[in-house]
Amino acid sequence: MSALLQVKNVTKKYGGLTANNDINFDVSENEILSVIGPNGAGKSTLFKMISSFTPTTTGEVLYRGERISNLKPHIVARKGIVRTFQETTIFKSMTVRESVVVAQHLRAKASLAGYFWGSKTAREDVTAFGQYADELLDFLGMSAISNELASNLPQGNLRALGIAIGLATDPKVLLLDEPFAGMNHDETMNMVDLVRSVRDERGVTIMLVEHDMPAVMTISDRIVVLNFGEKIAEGTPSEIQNNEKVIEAYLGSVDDEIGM
Ligand SMILES: Nc1ncnc2c1ncn2[C@@H]1O[C@H](COP(=O)(O)OP(=O)(O)OP(=O)(O)O)[C@@H](O)[C@H]1O
Repeated sequence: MSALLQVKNVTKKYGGLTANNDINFDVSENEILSVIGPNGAGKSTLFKMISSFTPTTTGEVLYRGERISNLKPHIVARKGIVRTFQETTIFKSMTVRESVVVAQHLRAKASLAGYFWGSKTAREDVTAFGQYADELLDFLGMSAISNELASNLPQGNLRALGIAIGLATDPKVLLLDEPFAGMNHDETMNMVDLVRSVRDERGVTIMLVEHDMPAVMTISDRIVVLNFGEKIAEGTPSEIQNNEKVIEAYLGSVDDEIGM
């Protein structure tokens, strides 16, 4: 497998605090790679640098060999690296289908003026967006709730909608921020299946930050472990579970929800 994303010597400093220090790893095409670590280890900061929501202090992130760090986030999203959020930025007053339609504007062919004046391209876009929203919601098993208001959805469906919105922009890499947070066991297992099918059936490479260790161990091909901004380990789930530095990092922290 070839490297799709390369994190190269990435450091992030906030004043005197080093949130990430000289981080290096590759993400292969079609891989599910999780980034774990105790609270404050630097996971979210790393995700923000990969999606260019914050610049690196030093080092760079490459996508297919091209530098993507320190570009504008929407440029990185257009290239196919798309981040979903813990607190979904879904417009709660919209229905599920409307949210997925609106999300597709990121890859619209028509100009904004075209939408305003109702150009032919804009009309074609709107029809295509609706069709693609229906296809995506069907794929995600969400057709039955397509006309529900997002504000009425339970946690599990809301997370699935976050993924649908991410997929609406046709990503090559999806960065999932705590996709299992706040879910019960059944919801978590459903989400594990859903994320796997996004990878298997739509060819999307997945990176995720997550605290739910059983879910991480189940879903990941590989895991990168951060502690105090440093990468302390990288490997398969079984390698990580048996890694002394990782065990020590978790046992030495106040984060008692490791479940390993
Ligand atoms: N914008 C910021 N300004 C200053 N310090 C920050 C900023 N963002 C993060 N930090 C600090 O950087 C360190 C890493 O934070 P980060 O949020 O990346 O950790 P995390 O591993 O995602 O934590 P958690 O699991 O609790 O979400 C922390 O010490 C945090 O306080």
